[in-house]
Amino acid sequence: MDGFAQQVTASVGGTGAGGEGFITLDGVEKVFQVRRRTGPLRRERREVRAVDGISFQVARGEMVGYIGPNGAGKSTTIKMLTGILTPSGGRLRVAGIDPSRERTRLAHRIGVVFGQRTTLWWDLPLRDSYRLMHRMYRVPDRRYRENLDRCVELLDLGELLDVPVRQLSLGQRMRGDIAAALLHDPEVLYLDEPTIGLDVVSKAKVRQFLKELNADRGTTVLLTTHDLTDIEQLCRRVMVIDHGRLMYDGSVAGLHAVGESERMLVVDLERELPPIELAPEGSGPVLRAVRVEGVRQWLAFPASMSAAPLVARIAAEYPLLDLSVREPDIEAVIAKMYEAAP
Ligand SMILES: Nc1ncnc2c1ncn2[C@@H]1O[C@H](COP(=O)(O)OP(=O)(O)OP(=O)(O)O)[C@@H](O)[C@H]1O
Repeated sequence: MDGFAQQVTASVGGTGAGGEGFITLDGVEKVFQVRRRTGPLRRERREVRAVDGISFQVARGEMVGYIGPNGAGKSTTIKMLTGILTPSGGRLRVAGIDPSRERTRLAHRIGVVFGQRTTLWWDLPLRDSYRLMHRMYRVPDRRYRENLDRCVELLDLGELLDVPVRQLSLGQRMRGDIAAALLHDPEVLYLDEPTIGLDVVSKAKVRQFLKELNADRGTTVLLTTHDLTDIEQLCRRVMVIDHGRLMYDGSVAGLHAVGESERMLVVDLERELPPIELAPEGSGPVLRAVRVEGVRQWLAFPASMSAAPLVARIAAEYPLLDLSVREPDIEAVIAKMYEAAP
C-alpha cells in the first residue's frame, strides 16, 4: 500500500474479539497472462495485475461495500473469495477455508449474486430452479421450506414462482437470484452489482431485504456496486479499490470527506429566481446553485452533510414544486481523492 493509501485507510471493521477476521485477505494478488496479436505472426505476452497486494479483514456479521471504477479488480476479488479463481500470491481465508482448495466445502457456506448474470435456469419456472438447488446443496427439507417461504414473502415472489425465468423483468429476476443464493442459509453473501439496471422501486425492495437479512440473520455481506446510494443505505464501512490496490477502508462519511465529494439537490421552483445560496450559522455557504435553467436549479452541498435540514430550509424559504437528490458517482469521488493526495 503506498503512502496515500495508508493515509486514507482507517478500518472501522476488522477481526472483532481477537484472532482472524471471518474473511481475511493478506497481500492477495491475481495476475492474468494476456496474449495479444501484434502482427500476422507475432504475439505479445502481457501481464495484467488485476489484484495487486490487497489486505483486509471482515468480521462476522459485517456489511461492507467494495467499490471502485471499471476494471479496478472487484469481480476478480469476489471470484477469488468464491474459489472460482486461484490467487497468484498472498493468503486468503473465508470462514477458515482456503476457497480455491476447498471450493465445494465453501460453497455450502457462501451465497453469490452476480447482477449481470443469472444462476437460474432460463427456461424453467423459478420454483423448479429452486427445487434443483435444494437437491444440489442437499438442504434439509424443513430448512429449505422455511428459507423459501421467507424469501418469497420478503422479496414478493409469490406471483412469480411459476413464471419461466426468461419471462421475468430484470428486477424480478434479480429478486429471484437473491432468493436462490439464500436457500442454503449461507453465512456470507457476495453481491456483485445487485441493483444494476433496476428501477427505483425494485432497488428499494432489494436494499430493504438485504438490511433485514443482515440484521435478523447476521449474514456477512460484501457488496460491490457502482451506486453509492446502495452503500450509503446499507454499509457502515466501505473499501475502495483502484488498479487492484486498496485506496480507502473506512466509514462512508469519511470517504466523502476524503474525496471532498458533493451531492446535488435538484429543485423545481414555482417561478424563476436568482441562484439559491444557503449559509449556515457563522461560516460560508453550505449549499450553492451551480446551474440554473429557468425554474430548475442544481444545488451542490457537501456529501458528508445530511440533506434533510437543507431540504427543510429550502421548502420553508422558497416556493418549491419538486425536488430530488443526486448522489456523486464513484468515479468522481475517486478522482477527487487523487486530487487531494499530497
Ligand atoms: N480472465 C481474465 N483474463 C485477463 N484479464 C482479466 C480477466 N479477468 C479480469 N481481467 C482484467 O483484470 C482487471 C480487473 O477486472 P475486474 O473484472 O476484476 O474489474 P471490476 O472492478 O470488477 O470492473 P467492473 O466494474 O468493470 O466490473 C481488468 O483490467 C480486466 O480486464
